Amino acid sequence: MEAIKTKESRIVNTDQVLSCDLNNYNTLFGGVLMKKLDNVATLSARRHSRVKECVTASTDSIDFLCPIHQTDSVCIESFVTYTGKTSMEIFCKVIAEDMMTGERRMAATAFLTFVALDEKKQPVEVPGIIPETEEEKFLYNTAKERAEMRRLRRKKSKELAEYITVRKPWDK
Ligand SMILES: CCCCCCCCCCCCCCCC(=O)SCCNC(=O)CCNC(=O)[C@H](O)C(C)(C)COP(=O)(O)OP(=O)(O)OC[C@H]1O[C@@H](n2cnc3c(N)ncnc32)[C@H](O)[C@@H]1OP(=O)(O)O
Repeated sequence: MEAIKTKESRIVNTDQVLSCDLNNYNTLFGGVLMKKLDNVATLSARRHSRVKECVTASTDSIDFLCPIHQTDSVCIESFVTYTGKTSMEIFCKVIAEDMMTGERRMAATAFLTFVALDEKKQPVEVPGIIPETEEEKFLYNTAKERAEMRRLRRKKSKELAEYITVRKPWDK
């Protein structure tokens, strides 16, 4: 399978901050941003793999670096940074821009892992990636370490799931 350039999976989505999406502090509700991140990242995964369905296998931590105000625009940029056999790591950056002054701030960053599925909903192989810019190369070269951390985390999660109960709480 032929590798694909990182830029081919790049998705850029810019939105206003709607008043219905604010929290009690009048800044963008983090949950709304997380949903947007997943939507944009899904499109990057689908653009890279060109399959009908890609599922979110895991999300790393999200770092909210600064609040997003109603006077800002929110631009989410996502692209595939690294691929395994059937999985894709997607990096998202969130840039808030003050629409009055033009000041741009890095509001959040996040890594998500998607898996491409075939018609039977089984993981299917994805093309490799060709990073070109300095940023793409940096993310590509540091991805193996993040993948290993996820592998260990997944192992621990499975161990925990075997240990904890699924019994109804009142049936103890
Ligand atoms: C809280 C703050 C964070 C926020 C920061 C981002 C912000 C944004 C948040 C949006 C948060 C909403 C996100 C909901 C979005 C939906 O609603 S999507 C629906 C939710 N997702 C699902 O239902 C998926 C459920 N899981 C599954 O179906 C199966 O486990 C999977 C993912 C298809 C994997 O299938 P499997 O049979 O276990 O296959 P397996 O061969 O073991 O693994 C296949 C590949 O997946 C990889 N993989 C599997 N599990 C994992 C894992 N946990 N981690 C990494 N890689 C994995 C494997 O390493 C393997 O990779 P390759 O070596 O092939 O490259």
